[in-house]
Amino acid sequence: MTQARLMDGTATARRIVEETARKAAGVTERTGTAPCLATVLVGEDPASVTYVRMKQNRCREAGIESRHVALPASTSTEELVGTLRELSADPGVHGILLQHPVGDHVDERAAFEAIAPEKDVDGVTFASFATMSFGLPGFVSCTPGGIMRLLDEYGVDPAGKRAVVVGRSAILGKPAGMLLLARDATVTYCHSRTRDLSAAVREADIVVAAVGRPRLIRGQDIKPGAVVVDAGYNAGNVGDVDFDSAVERAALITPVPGGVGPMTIATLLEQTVTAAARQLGV
Ligand SMILES: Nc1nc2c(c(=O)[nH]1)N[C@@H](CN(C=O)c1ccc(C(=O)N[C@@H](CCC(=O)O)C(=O)O)cc1)CN2
Repeated sequence: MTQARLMDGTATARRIVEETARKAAGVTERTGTAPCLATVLVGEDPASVTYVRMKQNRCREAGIESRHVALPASTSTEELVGTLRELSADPGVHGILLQHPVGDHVDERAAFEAIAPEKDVDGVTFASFATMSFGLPGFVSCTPGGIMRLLDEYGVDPAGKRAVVVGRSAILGKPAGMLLLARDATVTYCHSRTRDLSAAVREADIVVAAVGRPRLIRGQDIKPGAVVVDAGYNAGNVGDVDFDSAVERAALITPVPGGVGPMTIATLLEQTVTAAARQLGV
C-alpha cells in the first residue's frame, strides 16, 4: 500500500492569507479604514501566548490591524464580559477573538456570548453555531471552517461519506460535525463515553480527530483509503493521530504541524475582513 498524500495546510493557508490581504487592501482603499481584529487573552498560558502572537503576525502580513487586550489570570467573568461588551460596541473594532481556554474560574460561555454576532469572526457564539448549522450566512468556528476548506482544496466531497468526529468540544468537534453534516456526510461523534472507539473509527471514510489526546488514533484503526484530519493541538506539536502508522493506511492525511493549525488562522483573517467589509458597508 502506498503512503497517504499530505494535505498541506501551510501552503493552502498562505494562499488564503494572500487573497485576504488583497481584500483587506480593497476595504482600506475604499473606506479609509483598515480591518481591525481585537485579540483578548486571559492569563499567560505559553501556548495561548504563542497562538495569539501567530494571529497578530498573520494580521500584520495581511494588512489587518490588531488590537491586543491582555488580562490577568485573576480576571473575573464579569470583568471579561465587560471588556468584550466594550469591544463589541467599539466601531473601530471589526472582529473579536477571545483566546480559549480562559481559566476554570471564568464562565467561558458567558464570555463568548458577550461578543456581538457581527464581530464573532472566531465563530464561537450560539448565533454563529446556529447559522453555521443551518448553512446560513455567518461566521464559522475557525478550525472546523479551515478543515472544510482543506477538504475542498484536496477534492474531498463529504456527501454520502461516513465521517467520524472524535471529540465534541464547542469550538472544534461539535461544529466540525455540523459542517460535515451540512455537506451531506453521515456523521458519528465519538467521545470519552464511546464504548468501542476503534470500531467506530474503522468505519470512517473521513476521520476528524479533535480530542486533545496525543496519538490516540492509530493506523490500525484507520480504514484503508480513508481521509484523516488531525485537529489535535497537544504540547510539543503532537497531534491526536499517530501519524507514522496512519500515513500507511490513509489516502489523504494532515500533518501536525503544517495541517489544520495554519488553516485556523487563515480562516480567522478571512472572516475578519468579511466582517470589516460588512460593517463598513462595502
Ligand atoms: N478562541 C480560540 N481559541 C482556540 C482556538 C480557536 O480556534 N479559537 N484554537 C486552538 C489553538 N489555536 C488557535 O487559537 C491554534 C493552534 C495551533 C495553530 C498552529 O498553526 N499550529 C502550528 C504549529 C505552531 C507552532 O509551531 O508552535 C501548526 O499546526 O502548524 C494555530 C492556532 C485553541 N484555542
